[in-house]
Amino acid sequence: MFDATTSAPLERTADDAGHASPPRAAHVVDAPADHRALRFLTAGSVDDGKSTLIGRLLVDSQAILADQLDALERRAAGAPIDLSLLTDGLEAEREQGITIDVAYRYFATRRRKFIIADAPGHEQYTRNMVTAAAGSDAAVVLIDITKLDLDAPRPLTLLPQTRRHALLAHLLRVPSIVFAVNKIDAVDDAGAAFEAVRDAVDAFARAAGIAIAAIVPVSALRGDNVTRRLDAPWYRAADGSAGPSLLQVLEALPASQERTHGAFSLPVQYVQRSQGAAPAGAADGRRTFWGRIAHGSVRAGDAVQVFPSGERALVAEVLCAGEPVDVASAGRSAGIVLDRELDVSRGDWLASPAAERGTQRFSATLAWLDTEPAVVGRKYQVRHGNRWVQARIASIDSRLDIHSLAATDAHELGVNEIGRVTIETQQPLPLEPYRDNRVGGALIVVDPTQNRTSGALLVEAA
Ligand SMILES: Nc1nc2c(ncn2[C@@H]2O[C@H](COP(=O)(O)OP(=O)(O)OP(=O)(O)O)[C@@H](O)[C@H]2O)c(=O)[nH]1
Repeated sequence: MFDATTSAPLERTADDAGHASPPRAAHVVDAPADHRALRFLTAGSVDDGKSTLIGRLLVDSQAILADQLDALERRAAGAPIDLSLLTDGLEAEREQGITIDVAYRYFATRRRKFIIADAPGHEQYTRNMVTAAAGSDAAVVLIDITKLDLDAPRPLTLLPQTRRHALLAHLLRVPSIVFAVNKIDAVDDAGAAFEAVRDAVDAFARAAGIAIAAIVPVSALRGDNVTRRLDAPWYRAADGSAGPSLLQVLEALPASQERTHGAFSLPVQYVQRSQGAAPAGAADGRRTFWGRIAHGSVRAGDAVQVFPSGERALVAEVLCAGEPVDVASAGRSAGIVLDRELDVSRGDWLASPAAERGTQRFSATLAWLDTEPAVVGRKYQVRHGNRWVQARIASIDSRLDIHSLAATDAHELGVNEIGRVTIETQQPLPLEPYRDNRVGGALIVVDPTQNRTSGALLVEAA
């Protein structure tokens, strides 16, 4: 039933090396600044109502989606329309991620476009959540009100999974965290129950240093307060009017802008050799270096430096979706043509010139996702941007106790545990603190013996 709104993968072709070529240019329209799409993920334990909530959002906005489709069809003037183009860049983002188990769904209201990163699968849920969170503007953490002991002394204790998901979203620096208190139709006194949960969320968030964007009561099943406002005396805005629906909250959240300022960096995903005429000032035998911009912006004339070679060049041309553009910023997939022939391959970085030569030892927050615990001395493969290197855990410095929120001593990290570690890599990497750069500061850890994702590293200090 919801298939029509699931974004199809971008149409891609493979080059000689088997790497995908960039999305086609047709129909890509940048939304005005205040209409940028909001990317969000939903987090919750099994049966909290995640699927029902996403279905509700999609179904209740169908009419509007249909309007949008009409408009797109008119613009395409008879040619088939390609909905996936509305989610430009997601494929590349998915490749940056740790699993491909995250499906992106698209819907729109009159006020905004939305992209939901839907991470199905119970056992791998936390793992998928880490993937989804990396590129998200917001997280909706679901709380099943029927699972809480509403008769317990106040403040209520939130379930460990709720605390973990909220902490992960916070550590992953998802800019806005919304708590959706679901199944309010299934409790006797919804007002009192919601108030108790709201106080518990407030107390937990304050202790954990988590900024709350909103706490919203919903019934995903009945549709109460998802898109349709709930007119209840116990849920009021400051001016006394009915409190906002979840959709109204999402419509008003800021899309992140943080990464478009500051130094430029782009992990090269593949190198394309083109036949066309080179732009003025470009090197002969023109090559285009494609990737998703991790940080900052780039325009023709900018100086860039290649990591690891350290060689420098000027940008001759910037391409987006196959077309030359004046400037491209973080979050977009872009192709860079340089003014001279340099040795650049997949896994390298193009970045604003800097003196740094990379790091081989760094401290990081490690979210461990594997049933085999993380232990000191073991060798793993880590992926940073599009580069794989061998790494070992030099030390496990502490573990975060999700109940007391204190850092405790630890010698290993078990599944779903979060800790502070020191990592050593075999080759230098151009690392940045995750708080400054969500791509340049994140690494995926893979257990080479099992070839599975074992954890995610967020660089604290390089
Ligand atoms: N009473 C009530 N039941 C709900 C509500 N939302 C979801 N449910 C029920 O809760 C159960 C789980 O809902 P799902 O949407 O499948 O939950 P989920 O978190 O997506 O779970 P998985 O898909 O199994 O990960 C289903 O039986 C739903 O009908 C709600 O608002 N009120």
